[in-house]
Amino acid sequence: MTKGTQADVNPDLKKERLKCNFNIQEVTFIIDGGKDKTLQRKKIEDVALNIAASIDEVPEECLNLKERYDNAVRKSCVYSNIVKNELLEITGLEALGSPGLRRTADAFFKDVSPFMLHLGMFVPTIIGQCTPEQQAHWLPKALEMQIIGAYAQTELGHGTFIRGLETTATYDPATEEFVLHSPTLTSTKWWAGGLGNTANHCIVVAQLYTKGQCHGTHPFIVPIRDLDTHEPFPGVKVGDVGIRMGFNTADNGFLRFNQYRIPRENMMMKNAKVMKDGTYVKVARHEKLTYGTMVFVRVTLVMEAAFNLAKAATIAVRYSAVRRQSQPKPGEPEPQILDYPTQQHKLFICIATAHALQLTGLWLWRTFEAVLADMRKGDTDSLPELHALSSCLKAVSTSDSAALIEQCRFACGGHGYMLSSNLPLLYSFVTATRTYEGDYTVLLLQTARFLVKAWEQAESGKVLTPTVAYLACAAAKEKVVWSDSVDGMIRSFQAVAAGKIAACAENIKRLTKTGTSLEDAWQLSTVRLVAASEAHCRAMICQAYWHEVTRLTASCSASVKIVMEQLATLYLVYWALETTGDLLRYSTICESELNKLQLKYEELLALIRPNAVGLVDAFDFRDEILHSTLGAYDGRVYERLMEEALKSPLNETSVQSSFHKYIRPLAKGKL
Ligand SMILES: CCCCCCCC/C=C\CCCCCCCCCCCCCC(=O)SCCNC(=O)CCNC(=O)[C@H](O)C(C)(C)COP(=O)(O)OP(=O)(O)OC[C@H]1O[C@@H](n2cnc3c(N)ncnc32)[C@H](O)[C@@H]1OP(=O)(O)O
Ligand SMILES: Cc1cc2nc3c(=O)[nH]c(=O)nc-3n(C[C@H](O)[C@H](O)[C@H](O)COP(=O)(O)OP(=O)(O)OC[C@H]3O[C@@H](n4cnc5c(N)ncnc54)[C@H](O)[C@@H]3O)c2cc1C
Repeated sequence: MTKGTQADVNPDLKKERLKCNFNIQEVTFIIDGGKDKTLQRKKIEDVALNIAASIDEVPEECLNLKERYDNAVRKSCVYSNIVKNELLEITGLEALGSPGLRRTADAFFKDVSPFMLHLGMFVPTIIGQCTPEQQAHWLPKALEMQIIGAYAQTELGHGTFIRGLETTATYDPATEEFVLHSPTLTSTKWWAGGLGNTANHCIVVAQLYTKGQCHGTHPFIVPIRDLDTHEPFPGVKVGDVGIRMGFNTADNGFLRFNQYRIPRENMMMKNAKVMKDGTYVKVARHEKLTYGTMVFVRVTLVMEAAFNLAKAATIAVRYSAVRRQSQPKPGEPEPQILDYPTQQHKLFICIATAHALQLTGLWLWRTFEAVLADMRKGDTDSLPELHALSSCLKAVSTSDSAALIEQCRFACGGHGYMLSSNLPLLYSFVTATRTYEGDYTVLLLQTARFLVKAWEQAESGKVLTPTVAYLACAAAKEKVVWSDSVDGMIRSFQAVAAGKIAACAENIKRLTKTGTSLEDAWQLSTVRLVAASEAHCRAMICQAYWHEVTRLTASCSASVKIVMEQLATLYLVYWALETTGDLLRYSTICESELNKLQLKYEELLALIRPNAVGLVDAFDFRDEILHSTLGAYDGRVYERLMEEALKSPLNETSVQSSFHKYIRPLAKGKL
């Protein structure tokens, strides 16, 4: 954070910081995943942010579309050099996935870098889908930025249904080449970040044909532009998809092929190969390993959701400590809006959710690494569980994060609507994460497939994998006894999930017994399947969050343990109150217990109140990363709003030319 001198800090924020009764740094270490991670992040920030501080002369949002893109490319090149020459020096290749790198990128770009997909998907796909020889060829070029790549899977006609993609890659043994072709308008690749004008290479997912047979979708590395002139190669038509709600500097593009040839070796051959004579050889032990990059990105998106929500919460809580409004008690000064319980209700769940998602995300990352280690030994047994886990966690975390960022904007009143608050841009960025890398509903339905199967296994007394082990107890189908202890609440959330999964399984069984096909019975049950999957995910987040808080605070100071537990309890109680209908159905909770729960929630808000600013300070965002007039460390909200307003091009002259061209002629009846 940029602390400046204490004298510059808004007096209300100063007082808030004096009230804080826990060690902020200890909480920062927990959120970052350990003291070493915090120190590494800060080192990276120190290097990168010195340069970022003076990177923009004019605010990004004041530039026109083309200028914004050019400016984003300029900054991406500066940033790439820092990554290559400085950050990789500090931490080696590990820097690429480090929170420090992710955070510092935000100091350079308010919107999105056109290189994001290069680092976010092109490089990971090379690592995950190429043979060691192919990696040795492509990876150094990509890391040195000698080539810039995009990931083009989605088409104009299909995003979700990958098996329905239309682009073809047909092997020609005579020349040992693949011929890429886009047979229809709807087969045009669409949406790939960095593709429109920036990338010279692209990972293309296409239907592989060899010896007259289709073997389904496979990834290929495709050069699309000349490295010197940057002109698209003959047979390649590429461009920008048009103006979007956000991501306008991300250069999302379209791509069409007309019988375009690439060497056989450009097929990414870790999981399947085509031999010189055209023989197709399957290498992978699991059908869906070609979907590996998507699983990887879904896993990372859970922490991405936490990160962005933490930024919004920091902005809104600091602003709410500075902002004073209304007069609930006659004759008394206007209170800080943070003192209103309704404001606390809007904001403390944002802090708690950021913690919940960050700690669950770190746990998911460790699970992902364990599954990868198993797969390196040839064991793919845990892949279905990882797919189910990452699908629902990606769906719920991105959806919650987007909704709560919007809530933070509402919590900032009119000033939250200013682009300079950074809340609108944060929202438009995060709401896209609910759609990309697998739409919310679609991914919850993927998890539901796993849950229904697990339910059937539970009913037949089979041993269940860890994340669904709770179904074994629930197979007895009795209402769970409600208790407002943490364990009691988690048990109840699991009972709700189990009850909903059981109801889905029963409904499918009932329908199929009466002659409905299994596919139709599934479709007729999808509304409840999505709800069951979400309930399962919520129970899992509650369990993982509480488990991680207990584990990570075991050796912390007492005050940190208390505040972390208060937040985690708030998260559980909040969701119990949000889902009272479900609890009434699947647990023994009654009216008086619901009243008790509401009181407990209100008590927690009051307990957290004095630590609210300390808790957001613990996210440790430097001002350069927050980019917010409302959320800066010093709380000089009104001064910053005025300073930013004066940067608007509309304030460059006191009279606009449109006055002379239109308004005056209109007033004089001469238009
Ligand atoms: C040095 C360089 C410096 C540069 C500096 C630059 C600065 C950069 C700045 C910052 C860097 C930060 C980077 C970090 C951020 C990362 C951001 C990334 C941004 C990403 C943008 C978006 C990209 C995309 O959107 S790509 C496209 C994604 N598309 C999708 O997700 C499509 C969704 N659809 C599907 O996944 C599938 O089609 C499906 C799962 C819905 C259905 O597939 P299917 O039809 O084939 O399967 P079935 O439904 O029939 O199921 C069959 C069976 O398979 C199981 N299954 C399905 N999927 C999987 C899987 N993935 N793994 C395992 N198993 C799977 C399924 O469960 C079924 O099993 P059953 O047992 O039930 O039969
Ligand atoms: C900002 C942004 C960046 C992107 N970047 C990339 C990129 O770099 N590379 C890339 O390849 N792609 C990218 N995408 C595309 C993205 O992955 C897809 O948009 C996403 O996977 C959703 O697919 P779709 O657009 O086909 O939606 P659709 O599948 O058409 O969804 C439309 C609606 O239909 C519903 N629906 C679809 N199928 C089902 C089903 N089986 N059951 C129930 N409901 C269903 C959905 O829930 C949704 O409500 C990006 C998208 C965005 C918005």
